[in-house]
Amino acid sequence: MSKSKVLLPAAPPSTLEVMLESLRINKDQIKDLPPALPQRPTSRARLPSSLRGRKAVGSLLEVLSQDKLVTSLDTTNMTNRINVSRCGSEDPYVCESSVVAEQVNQDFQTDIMSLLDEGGDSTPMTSSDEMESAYEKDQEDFQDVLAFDGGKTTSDGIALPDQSDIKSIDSLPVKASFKKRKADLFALKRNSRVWFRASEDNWLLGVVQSKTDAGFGVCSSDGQIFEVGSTKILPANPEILEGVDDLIQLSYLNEPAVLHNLQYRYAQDTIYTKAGPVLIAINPFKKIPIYGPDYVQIYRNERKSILGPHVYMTADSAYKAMIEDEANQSIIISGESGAGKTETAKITMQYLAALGGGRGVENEILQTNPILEAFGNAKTLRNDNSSRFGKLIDIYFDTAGRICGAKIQTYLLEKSRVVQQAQGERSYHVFYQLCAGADPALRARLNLKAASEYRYLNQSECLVIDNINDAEEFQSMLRAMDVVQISKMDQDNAFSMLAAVLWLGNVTFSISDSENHVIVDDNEAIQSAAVLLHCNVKELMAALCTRKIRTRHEVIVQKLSHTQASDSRDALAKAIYASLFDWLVDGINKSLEARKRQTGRSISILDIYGFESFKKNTFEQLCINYANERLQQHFNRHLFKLEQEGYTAEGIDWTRVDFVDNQECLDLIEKRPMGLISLLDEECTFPRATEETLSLKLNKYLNGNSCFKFERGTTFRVRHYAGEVAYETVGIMEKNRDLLHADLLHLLGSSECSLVNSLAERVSNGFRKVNGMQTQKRSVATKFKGQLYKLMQKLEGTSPHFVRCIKPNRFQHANLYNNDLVLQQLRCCGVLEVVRISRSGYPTRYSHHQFAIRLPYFSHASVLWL
Ligand SMILES: Nc1ncnc2c1ncn2[C@@H]1O[C@H](COP(=O)(O)OP(=O)(O)OP(=O)(O)O)[C@@H](O)[C@H]1O
Repeated sequence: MSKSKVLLPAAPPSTLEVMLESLRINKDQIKDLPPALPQRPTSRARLPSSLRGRKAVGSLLEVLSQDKLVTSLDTTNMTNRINVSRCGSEDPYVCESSVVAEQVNQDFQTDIMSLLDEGGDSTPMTSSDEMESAYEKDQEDFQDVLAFDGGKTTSDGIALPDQSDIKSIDSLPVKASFKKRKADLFALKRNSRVWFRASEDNWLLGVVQSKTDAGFGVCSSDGQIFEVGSTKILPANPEILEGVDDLIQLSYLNEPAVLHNLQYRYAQDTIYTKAGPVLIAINPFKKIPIYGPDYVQIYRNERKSILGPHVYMTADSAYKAMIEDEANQSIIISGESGAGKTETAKITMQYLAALGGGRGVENEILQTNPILEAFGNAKTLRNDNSSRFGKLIDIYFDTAGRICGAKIQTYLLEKSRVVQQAQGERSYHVFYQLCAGADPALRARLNLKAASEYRYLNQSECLVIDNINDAEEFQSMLRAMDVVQISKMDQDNAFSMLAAVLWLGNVTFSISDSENHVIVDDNEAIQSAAVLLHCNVKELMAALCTRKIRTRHEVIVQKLSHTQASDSRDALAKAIYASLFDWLVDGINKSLEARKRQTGRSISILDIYGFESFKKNTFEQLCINYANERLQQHFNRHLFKLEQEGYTAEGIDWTRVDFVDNQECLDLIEKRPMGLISLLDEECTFPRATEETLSLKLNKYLNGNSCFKFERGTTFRVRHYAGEVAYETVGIMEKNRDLLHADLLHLLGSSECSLVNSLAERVSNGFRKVNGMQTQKRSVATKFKGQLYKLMQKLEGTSPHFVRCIKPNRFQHANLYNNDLVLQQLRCCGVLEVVRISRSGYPTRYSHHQFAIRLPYFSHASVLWL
């Protein structure tokens, strides 16, 4: 057959072109095009998930999987909203032929029609005067319906935040939401599926049998008939939407529907669900076979729609966005203690290592985990492997997208745990690992005993963790140290420091005079500590039980009481451990940075301690919850403020979705000069200040603040975004000052061991001398505040990807899902509001310039209005 050109008649305009033309006419009438959307990061994380998983768009997905162009139209605002997104790996910006475009158009048209048929959020809203006037009253009714339960304390003594203090979107004064709900109820007919509240905190699924003035007759799934008032009923989603992989797809986005969807998936070990741009990860507390090389292949090869949401998908989006948009990315993992943040961070790192590996440094990065977990994690009542520090790891990539280095930044290690733990909790894993796993030579050199012989480890009566072999963990940690190139000498020195801390804990004192002054008991503990610290035992004894005060003319030696001496021993142990931790992180960073070649491209993974609320909360909880407030602010800013401001700036018809802004709580904590931290710092400068004077001061200056409540004695309450927490002022000033007496610092500085010297230098860097006395340059809280500011600045320079980890129960049990607990976590982080915004907002955005470059097809004369 001879090859000859066949001239085809001009193709009739496609349905899409017809539609675009009608839009163009409308636009021309408006004359002015809306200003370009602010340059916002565009990444695959923002692909229209509403299109991804829906059955109605099967043919569309087929086209997507062939790396073709796809155009979608949002139904809520059809006249002025065209969303164009792309999918595929090779060169997805180019539309191969008009045939393909036509195919896409047809599929796309089908999709629009199905969306319109389905109703979704575009259900017409009822707006009768009667309903408007009943608004105020019904707001109260709805608040009742949605307040699932009040504040509680769990059997393990953990105080749950009072639910009445956590606003849900449904209890917010959002008229549109209220009207929508009214319309939904109005639309309920016989045989409609509904959720009804059978008892205080129990929502059941049923079918409407009858509708009366008083409410509804509902038949539950077991055949019982209930009379249900209209305030206790909510529409349920059709069965076809059971277990959707993005909450955005739910027609009805009420709390029982969301909870049911998550529970339905969880029961099938499907732990990941999208909530618009946020990935929800429910901790399975068991191994699920959804990780590893095979799964990495699936997710990296764009076949992820087969398997649905996964943290691999989030990591993949971040990686591809980094390459394609040439923008740094961040993956921000948040959630309560025990929700699975650290595991999620590790899984993310593993995926990135698989994707960007090849140079070997990725293995080093992964091996930092066992080391940091050994030194920075501990068993708590909530989590057997709780991170007691915050961590940001920046993974650097070269121009070819391969990992070329990393940097770890840590935040506020919980020092107090070294010397004291609550009953049933442990100190840092590394102590138990060392005691269980050291070989005989090391054991002899450190004069090491069993963990049960050390007061710092045995006081909480918890030496082992179920199913964890500390000796084996120690061997893994040693291997990791080798991989990360921590020299044998440094390893040995580090173990000496650990043993020194343990022996310090066994140092005891005896009363030496009638004024209750003490001397150090000369025994194995003090001798071993002195040997391990390479310092003179007499000097160590003197530094622990006396204090030298230097005046202009003389040096006065003051003897210490038992409490003072014990405090100074504990302060020394804490200072050694904390600076050892920092030294270790610096060492790791040096090793990882050696391979770093500056490309400027990175993905940062943030795994920071989750919100904490216990029966007794003190300085550590205040700092941890403050960090979470900052992160929540970042979340709010990106997913609510910027999102909605963008629409407003564009002049787009937009019904504002309210969210709980936590700015007031942040102001309460960090504002100068009358914030909590400033007042605490000021009180810490008064030598005679006590817990009572601090409480009085806080009460005096903060009592007018709606986020603050003075309780009684030494307790105050702060209303956080995640609930109210009662803090004790007991011990808070010492922790904030975090002083180490100059004599002890001097002693460490005079050690013959270079590591001890360098630890002393680290500690003394945080101090300055005022009138011969060592005082902190900045208090711990102020230093932490500065670190958080820097962190936020850094995150602002990245495109964020949010992962919300959810704890399904408080017992670390597999297959146990507590609706209340999940709801509380979803509510406090504003997940439902995010879904609402995402559902009614743009899934993807380009500037007109980007649009024209990426989608040349639309630059065609027929769509020149673009
Ligand atoms: N994806 C997962 N698969 C299997 N088990 C998991 C997963 N995620 C978490 N877990 C289990 O839950 C435990 C707690 O998780 P993790 O330590 O990551 O919580 P966390 O949110 O980091 O807590 P903390 O704030 O106390 O550090 C893990 O030790 C592990 O047993």
